Parts: sequence; structure tokens; C-alpha cells
Amino acid sequence: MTSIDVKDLTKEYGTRRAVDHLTFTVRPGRVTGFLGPNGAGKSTTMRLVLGLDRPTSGTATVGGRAYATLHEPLRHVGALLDAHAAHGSRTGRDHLRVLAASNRIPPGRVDEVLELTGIASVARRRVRTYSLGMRQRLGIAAALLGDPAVVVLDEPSNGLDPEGIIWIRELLRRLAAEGRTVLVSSHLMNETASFADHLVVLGRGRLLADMPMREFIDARVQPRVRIRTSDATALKAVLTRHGHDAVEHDDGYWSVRHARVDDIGRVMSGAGVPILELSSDEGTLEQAYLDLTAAETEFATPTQET
Ligand SMILES: Nc1ncnc2c1ncn2[C@@H]1O[C@H](COP(=O)(O)OP(=O)(O)OP(=O)(O)O)[C@@H](O)[C@H]1O
Repeated sequence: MTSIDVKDLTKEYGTRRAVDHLTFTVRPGRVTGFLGPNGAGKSTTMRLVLGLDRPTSGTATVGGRAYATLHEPLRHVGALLDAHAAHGSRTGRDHLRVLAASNRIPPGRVDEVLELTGIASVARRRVRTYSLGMRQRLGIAAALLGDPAVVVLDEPSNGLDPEGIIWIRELLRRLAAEGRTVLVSSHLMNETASFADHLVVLGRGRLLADMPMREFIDARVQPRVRIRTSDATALKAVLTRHGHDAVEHDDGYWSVRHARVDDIGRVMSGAGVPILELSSDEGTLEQAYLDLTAAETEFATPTQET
């Protein structure tokens, strides 16, 4: 099995420590979301894993080996770090053909990944004429060229249209289901929630969390029951009688903390309170992430006083 192992990894640029004694493992068969505020060290960590930079101390290995020692590395690790990496004067197809040749990947595979990433129709155009979304797809095509066991993608949804965002989500799920090791950085929390099983979260170069996504959310956001009624007085009376703490919101909803939707539904129907809507509010990745990283954000936007 091919894992990415980061051990006590530190990277300093002058006096700035971009990555600070970081240790985590990215395992096969699941999508690991790589999160953290701007400047947290995600790209630096990915660059160190891919041998594009040297660590100040510590190690980053793929399947137990440093990337630089891998023979024909595209067959082991596929990566998208920068959508602008391809040469603008080459066609997309030629870009992939050069990469394939350098790693002894059969040329037929180029057409396969062009089809897979939806850019076969523009493959003979020069890359400089590509939109950001097309470049992004070309970068993903390059990452998948060698059918690698490990896939590392930095912000893959960047520039993709809505259809492309759904496509990348399904692609990531499929790569994990095939048993590959998939590490994906993103600032889009709803997106990450739709494809990640596991999260690694950084703040100022340090590890803040390394756990299954569900556990991460549940540990930080209290689940609540959301309820809407046409008889607020009766609702409040029944909830108080049953020892529930209910809060009314501006949009006409009530929320009940520390409660299960089944219990609240049963109590309401038993008391004959008219219910217009009843749902469980499990908490979102965005809420949990913002709660964790509030103190770790280096470049926060000032909040407006109202
Ligand atoms: N080549 C470099 N020279 C000097 N400092 C660097 C270099 N690369 C990164 N840094 C610094 O290291 C820190 C981590 O940057 P990095 O790009 O890894 O963060 P990130 O989590 O990927 O951020 P973002 O979400 O904004 O892409 C930042 O403070 C950045 O300024």
C-alpha cells in the first residue's frame, strides 16, 4: 500500500518557518482534504512531498521513498500544483506526449486522459489559448497520465465550471474507491465536504487536526434540531415542559440543542403542535473549520462593526 508519510517536517525560508515539525500520514482508499488558512503551509508541504523543495529538517516520503529517488515518478505519483505549469506554445496533446515519453508511458494513454478530463476537443490547440478551467483539466490529465497510486492536487476545482466541479468530485471519489491515495487541498469547504473522507488541517505550519471529516465536524459543531411551526406559543410550551432549550431565529425557525429529530417529532405530534418543517442540523464543515482556525488565520479580513 502506498501512503504519503510526513515526519517531523520543517521548512524555513530565511527566518520564516513555513512548515513547523509536521507529522501526518495520508492513507490509500480515501480522499484526504488538506485545509488551512492562506499561508498555513499546504503548498509548501505538497512541494516537499513532490521533491520540488528541500526540507530544512524531517522527511516526506511516498511509499517509504523520497520522491526524488522514484524511477519514472509519474507512474507512482500524479500531481497538480500549478495550472500554468504547461508551456503556452505547445498544444495540450503535445504537452502530455512529452510527459508520457519522459516516463515511458505508452502514447495511447495521452488520448485516454484527454477523454477522461473532457479536453479531447481542444487537445490540438495551443495551451496559451486555454481558459483557466481547461488548463486545470490539462493539469489533472497530466496527474493521471501514469495511472499513479498516489494523487496530489492543489486546489483542483479552481476555475472549473459547475459541471467541472461535479466532475472533479466524482473523479476524486472514484480514485479513492480504486484504492489510490488522494490528497487534495482546497479553500472551498462545501466542495471539500462533498469529496473528503478524512482531513488534515494546518495553521501557521503546524498540524491542527488529522481525523475523519465526520469526527472533525461533530467535535466542534453541536448538532441541533431545526423546527418551524404555525403555533410558536404551543411549540415553546411543549419544549419547555420536556426540558428542551429552544431558541427562536429571525427566519421563523426554532432550534433545539442536544436533541434528536425523532424525539422532537414524537413530542410535537403527541402534543398536537402543527409542524411545518422539522430537520436535523448536523453542522457544516465550514462552521467546524472556522471554529478551529479562528486563532490561526494570519490574513483575516477585518469584520465590520454594526
Ligand atoms: N519560496 C518561498 N520563499 C519564501 N517564503 C515562502 C516561499 N514559499 C512559501 N513561503 C511562505 O511560506 C508560508 C506558507 O506558504 P504556503 O504557500 O505553503 O501556504 P498555503 O497554505 O499553501 O497558502 P495558500 O492557501 O494561500 O495557498 C507563507 O508565509 C509563504 O509566504
